[in-house]
Amino acid sequence: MGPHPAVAAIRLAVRRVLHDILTDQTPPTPHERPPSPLVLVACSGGADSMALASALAFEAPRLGVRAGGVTVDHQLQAGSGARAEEVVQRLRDLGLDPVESVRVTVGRSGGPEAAARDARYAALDAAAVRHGAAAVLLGHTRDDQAETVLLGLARGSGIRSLSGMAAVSGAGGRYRRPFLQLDRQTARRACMAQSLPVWDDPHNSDPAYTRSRLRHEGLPALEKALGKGVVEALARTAQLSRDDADALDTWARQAEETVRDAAGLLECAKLRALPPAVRRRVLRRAAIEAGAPAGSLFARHIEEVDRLITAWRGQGAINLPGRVVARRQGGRLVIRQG
Ligand SMILES: Nc1ncnc2c1ncn2[C@@H]1O[C@H](COP(=O)(O)OP(=O)(O)OP(=O)(O)O)[C@@H](O)[C@H]1O
Repeated sequence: MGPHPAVAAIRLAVRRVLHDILTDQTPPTPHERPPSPLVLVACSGGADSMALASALAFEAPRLGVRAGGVTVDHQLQAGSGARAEEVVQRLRDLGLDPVESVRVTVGRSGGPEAAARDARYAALDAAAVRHGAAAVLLGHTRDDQAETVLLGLARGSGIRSLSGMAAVSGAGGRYRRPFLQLDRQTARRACMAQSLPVWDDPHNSDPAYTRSRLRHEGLPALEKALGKGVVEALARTAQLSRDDADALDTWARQAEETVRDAAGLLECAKLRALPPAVRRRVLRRAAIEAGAPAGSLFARHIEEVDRLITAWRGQGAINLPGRVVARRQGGRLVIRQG
């Protein structure tokens, strides 16, 4: 008898990603056998990442891959250190090696969720480098993807923010998300079928957190109103939006070269002739190039700059984050710092 269908599903998802990682490995020289790559799982001890860890432990040896794990102790709850050690033990019990727990100090910048995420990714990056890992697997599921799309939609900042999380991201494609097409229930069932103990993070059900409210109130309400397929549809929206956003970014990069004069300044008449989606991207790129921090540059900033092109009536300079100023001068758009 084969494995439980949920266990078969998580293993297949991980196997596919391990194949991709092996394919991406370049051999040192044409005839040399590449060393066995190390793949780490980022594990919180929750159902998604425990399921991921179990599938990695099963599949990696069959493909000649070494498998390890990292758990990050955010030190945000009493007893978090002991819990992290418990996760380490569970990962070792699965046969992963190396396994470590990394303690981080979470700052305040950008709110509690963003600060914890920044600290976690910095720790995972450092662990990947320390161990020479070829990849780090994350347990985000299709449900997480649907939530991310809705959060992006609520921000109102365009299709890039609807494109959710990428299956491959980070420096050199370090982060991989094998479960992005899998629903959370499957991960949970796979843990139950394998009798894996899981830890439910109280933050995940704390209504103080936006994502938690969305998970427990927003999405169930949407499913009730629109039907069960809504999570899948949102995840599909992410993929379609990502492809569209990538295409528009490419178009904008090419268009940028055609709208600059000999001195490299942006020509307003040529900018005006571009489709708005492309023009706004050109403007955003120019603002970032001039020193505006990407994370602080919002759609409303770009809209204001855009009005210098499309609704010109002699308005003054526009102040952007990072002390960047955009002004129209003699038919040219000048964006610079200071
Ligand atoms: N403390 C942590 N240590 C290591 N990795 C983590 C930690 N927290 C989250 N991750 C990684 O990020 C992924 C997404 O985490 P998040 O908390 O957003 O979702 P989740 O659905 O609660 O996941 P899980 O059920 O695995 O906790 C996890 O599956 C895991 O791979």
